Amino acid sequence: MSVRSVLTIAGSDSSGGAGIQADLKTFAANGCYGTSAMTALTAQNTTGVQEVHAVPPGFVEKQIQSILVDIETHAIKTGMLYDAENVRAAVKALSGHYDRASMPPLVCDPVCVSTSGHSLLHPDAIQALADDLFPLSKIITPNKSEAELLLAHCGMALKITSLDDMIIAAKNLLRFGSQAVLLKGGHVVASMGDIFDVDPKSDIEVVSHGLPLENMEILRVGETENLWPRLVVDVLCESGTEPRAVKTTLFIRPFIHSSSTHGTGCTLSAAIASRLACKDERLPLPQILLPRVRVLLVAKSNTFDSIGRATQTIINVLKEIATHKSFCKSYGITEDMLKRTPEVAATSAYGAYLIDIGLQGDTTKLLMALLACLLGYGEVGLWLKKEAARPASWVVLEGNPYKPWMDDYSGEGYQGAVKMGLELIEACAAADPPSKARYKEWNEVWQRCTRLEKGFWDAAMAAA
Ligand SMILES: Cc1ncc(COP(=O)(O)O)c(N)n1
Repeated sequence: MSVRSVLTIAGSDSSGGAGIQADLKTFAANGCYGTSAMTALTAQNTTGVQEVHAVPPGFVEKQIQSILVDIETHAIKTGMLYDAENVRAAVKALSGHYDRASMPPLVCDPVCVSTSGHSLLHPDAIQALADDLFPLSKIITPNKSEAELLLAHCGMALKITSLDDMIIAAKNLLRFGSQAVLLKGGHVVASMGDIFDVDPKSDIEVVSHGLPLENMEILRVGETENLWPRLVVDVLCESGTEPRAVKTTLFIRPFIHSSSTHGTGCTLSAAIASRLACKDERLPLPQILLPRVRVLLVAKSNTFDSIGRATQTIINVLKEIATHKSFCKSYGITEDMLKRTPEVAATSAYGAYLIDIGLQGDTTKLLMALLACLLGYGEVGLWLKKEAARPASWVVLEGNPYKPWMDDYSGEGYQGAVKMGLELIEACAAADPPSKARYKEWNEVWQRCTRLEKGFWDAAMAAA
């Protein structure tokens, strides 16, 4: 996958903890390339905002245009927009470049007031946010005071003091037209008692980070019923396909007492934008990994002949992936489902080991690691073919959905590749006969890969 780009349209924080600076660091930490359009300069530090210098709206628009015409952008986040004119300039630049359907996911953090209490948004900008920006947004991420301000703007006077209030507020904020609302906790005191009070029939899902949901009793800090530790609960409301269907998820975590909260909101929304930028594009490891490991093999080759052979194996793997996708399709598994399926731990372990061996430098060792897979499939293919040929065999080929799979691995093409792999490793070993110690190393790689390969097959069996 090419590096994913994320654009932040936000203010600069001279102290580096919030705003554009926090966003760019968060994009980088999430493996994304960050671009930025600045809406305002702030002179601020962790104690407060000393001065704000707005960027002219025409220049906000220009910065966004310059980025979008040149750099493919996979997600966008907005932070401090400062005033109505800058909100409109951002919307104009985005709508001028994308139509509704082609716009990458937009995360809108409606920054209104800094943690230190300084206003970062002119009051007249709220109307522009609500009218022009929220409807374009995949998600808006207000905190308690921003949510109260936004709701007051549409005539709903709600002081958010409990988890119930948060859920009501988040649902109502969906009225502004974003696809989802994440109302951030932290400022609202909540505890496990509140989570227990959630009606199990209410369709509200609870997702816990680092808390054993099934064994909450161990968290109780005192004998009395209500002595639970404080929690942070973030409330996510997503509008459904049906007009009235709203999905609500509560993300719960233990509260961390800290004064280092400057920029936490910017960081969270930038992290969400980064993950959205990568969503659906990160192929499951096995699909992407084999070609990548084999590219390492090409890189280690030092003759035209060996470069050609290693390149051919990449083409073979790509063909194999295409065949597997079409098998999956015939079993009713779409490409989209494949992309969304998280890899099992056995696959991650195998993949990480292959990449590691590939980076270590020894071509024969890498070949050895790859052969465990190549030969394993070849052996299984031949074995199943032999079993199927026996009278009244347990392997019935007729009508078997895996017949094309078995034919493939026992067939001439794949068996030819197995033969080539074996010849290649023999040739490598003959050209550079290993010392006893090196031979032992190869042997260990082979055994380890075989074990990892078995783990990978067992994981499939366990899921079946
Ligand atoms: C430029 C800029 N953007 C956003 C924030 C909000 O961050 P926080 O609420 O953590 O002060 C900030 N202080 N400065």
